[in-house]
Amino acid sequence: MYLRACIKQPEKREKHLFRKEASKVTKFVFDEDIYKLIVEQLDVAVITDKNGRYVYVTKSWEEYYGIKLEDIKGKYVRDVFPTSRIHEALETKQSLIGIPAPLVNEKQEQGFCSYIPIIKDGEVAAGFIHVIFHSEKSALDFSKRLNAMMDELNYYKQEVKQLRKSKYSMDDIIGKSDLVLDLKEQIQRAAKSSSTVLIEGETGCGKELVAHSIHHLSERASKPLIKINCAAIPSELFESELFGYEYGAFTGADKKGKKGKFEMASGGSLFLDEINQMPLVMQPKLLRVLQENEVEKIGGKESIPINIRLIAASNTSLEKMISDNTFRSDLFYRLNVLNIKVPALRERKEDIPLLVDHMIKKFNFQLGLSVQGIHSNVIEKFREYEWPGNIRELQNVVERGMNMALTGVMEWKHFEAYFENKSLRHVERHKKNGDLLIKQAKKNLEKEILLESLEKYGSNKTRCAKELGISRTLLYKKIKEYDLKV
Ligand SMILES: Nc1ncnc2c1ncn2[C@@H]1O[C@H](COP(=O)(O)OP(=O)(O)OP(=O)(O)O)[C@@H](O)[C@H]1O
Repeated sequence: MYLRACIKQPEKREKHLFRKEASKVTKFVFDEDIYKLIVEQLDVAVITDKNGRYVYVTKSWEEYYGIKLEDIKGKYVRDVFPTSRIHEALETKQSLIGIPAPLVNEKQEQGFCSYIPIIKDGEVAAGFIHVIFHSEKSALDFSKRLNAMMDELNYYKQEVKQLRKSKYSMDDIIGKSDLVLDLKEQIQRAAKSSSTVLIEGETGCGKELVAHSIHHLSERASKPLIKINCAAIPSELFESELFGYEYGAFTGADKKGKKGKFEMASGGSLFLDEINQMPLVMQPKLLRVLQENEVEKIGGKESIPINIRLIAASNTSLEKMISDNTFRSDLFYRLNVLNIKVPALRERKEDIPLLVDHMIKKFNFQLGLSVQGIHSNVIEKFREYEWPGNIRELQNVVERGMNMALTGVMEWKHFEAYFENKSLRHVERHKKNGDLLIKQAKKNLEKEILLESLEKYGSNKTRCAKELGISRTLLYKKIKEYDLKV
């Protein structure tokens, strides 16, 4: 009968259950012993009255300090431990958590206490003291564990940073100037072919970025891009680095032999950075490999066919090196099938605001900063500078400024010192060399203009002279003076 009524009226059933549960609770007597047993679970702990006098201490507390409850019950805590801060918690009604307290025990160990006021109906009813760490040693152990975890976290942060760093694509090439748009078109064209590319440009202007972009846009993108920095390899190791060696090839060689970079890049691209630093003796060896499409390991008997796309970069003019006999012309022609010239930053200063914006976002993320931007007058000053170190220099300057500003908007004061030194050096150099410097600068400019025009009009000297606004005789004189190849 009753159940049927409950199904029809669920609220009746709920009322009934609640009454049943409530009656169970009232039968359970929550006496003082049970409170004490609960407090015992907290190890070293104290209960005080609202005035900070001992009411109860746990057994662990008694053992830890060697003091019995009956000897201190009713005593003011600070009369026993003058450094205790329970009075502060009781007066302010605020908990004090994890406070170092020089608690005195036999071993003279440091304790860490929490002082908690117990509030009833808005008024302090009692106090509670909990010793969190029994000793300085346990605190130190905890802090060591925390430090070890932080080290591990930093290690993984670095790993993630490294992984993020190693992948460049064309989206990483920032800039909207005509020169950058043209550069991107050249990259796309180069990516469609498998021919060797020679990337030329001043230091720090983004040649490596271009090499990565070509590889990532090419059909070899899923295969490795192996980089060798020719300036960083000692000349005696060049051959083994490039071609590898067989088991027992020479004393000191790895027992198992070693794969060369050509083999490692198989199916992908091989990027020879700073090719201008390749030793002269190595150059014909590289040329042979490129012509025959196979490598022979040091100490090996067989030739290994190679399938790589070669990308080379140089930060000096290889043509100039040929005329100085420091680079072989045959290798140059083999490398220079496709040629990409990366513009210097001073040729595309209109990209500076975009580049700086990009760098601020990047460094905020990488260094955990919160710089909001840069003042427009700083950008104006940046435009006045010639940036011999190109984008790498700009990047370093922005990072430096961000580390000074940390937050907010970067101002000129964050960069002043860097540029002051620069301009000082500049002025001093001018003072020292005086006239000579101006004469040399004039000559350099004249030579540059002549070279450009000769490259444009080739053998047509009449057209060339007309374009330059000089006579044919003077043109021939200048060609001779500067020893220009025509
Ligand atoms: N257009 C660009 N946009 C954003 N960052 C760039 C750009 N060009 C270069 N960088 C950055 O500038 C730095 C230098 O670039 P990179 O190493 O490609 O120069 P490089 O010409 O190969 O220099 P080097 O001749 O010294 O080897 C890198 O950190 C790169 O990410």
